[in-house]
Amino acid sequence: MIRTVYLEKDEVVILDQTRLPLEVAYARLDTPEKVAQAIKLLMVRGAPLIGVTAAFGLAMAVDKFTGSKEELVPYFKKVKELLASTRPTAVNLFWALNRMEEVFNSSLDEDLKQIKDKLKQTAEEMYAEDIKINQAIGENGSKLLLRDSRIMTICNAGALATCGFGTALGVIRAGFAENKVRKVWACETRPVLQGSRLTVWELMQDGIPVTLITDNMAGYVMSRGEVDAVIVGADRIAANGDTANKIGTYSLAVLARHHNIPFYVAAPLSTIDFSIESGRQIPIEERDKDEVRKIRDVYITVPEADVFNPAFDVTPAELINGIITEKGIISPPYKENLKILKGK
Ligand SMILES: CSC[C@H]1O[C@H](OP(=O)(O)O)[C@H](O)[C@@H]1O
Repeated sequence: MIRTVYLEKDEVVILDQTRLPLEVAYARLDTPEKVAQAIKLLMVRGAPLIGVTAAFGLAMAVDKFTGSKEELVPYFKKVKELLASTRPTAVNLFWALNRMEEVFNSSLDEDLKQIKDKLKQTAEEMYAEDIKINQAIGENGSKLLLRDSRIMTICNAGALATCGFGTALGVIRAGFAENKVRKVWACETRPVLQGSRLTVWELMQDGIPVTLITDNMAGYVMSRGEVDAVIVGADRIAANGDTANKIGTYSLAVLARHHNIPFYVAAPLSTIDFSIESGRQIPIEERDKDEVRKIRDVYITVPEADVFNPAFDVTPAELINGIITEKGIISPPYKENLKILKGK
């Protein structure tokens, strides 16, 4: 299993995903500022993984803190706010930081060492839980697959977006192990190329047949009858099932519906944000214009060209055939069924 993040002594160690697929390189981050920068630069990315990485960053910062317990309270708040300011869309980031804050607040009557140990332990628990949750998502999702399925996906919702197993790619991994996956169509996922750089690399590491296509080929491949299902990840799911995911996901959902191909979202229950009614309220991150203007620092347009660079879009619930979670597969109507499942 790929190790995407871990805490070693007083550093957060991450697999630097900006170097993949040509280099497998780890970055050692010894301050919370460096962890925040790594999340912003997508050196580490993917909704569940940035949550766990931020938790490790917070635990590391507190572990290195040398002041008094009274001084620790404002410091903890400052570091939590720094990490929360990195990316706005993935709800897992805020869920993970809030869980760390709950542990911190409930430990304040203990001594400093106990507080530090509890925070490190909580981040490690999140890491281990993520793997188990993803494996359950994989098992549940695999039940949906017919034998020899050809599955299309976008971005990377795999081991590289999580703590090692994956959500959408977790379903594909589990299905492949049961001989249910003939091939994967990986959309390259402009502009950051998570599909061509990360998903292709990750699936080839596991010997899972994968074919790379550019994003604008998706409709044609579907029209040729070569796709049996589309499975994607999620960064935030609203209470009504509207789902924010990598830019281009909404287009795949429209195309899939046009071609009567089932479209599934695979995500842990922690991705569901019951505080928002619909996808209209999901904050969509807009990223640096040069991400679109350049590839590997080479301009592919006029350097002064204006650019719109939303990192995510929102797929309306009515285009989603099912949401695959660790507790089962949720079908429409999502508003009611999501609440029932969360309550389970
Ligand atoms: C398993 S959720 C991964 C999710 O996050 C990705 O976005 P980014 O690469 O910008 O972090 C993409 O939306 C994936 O579906």
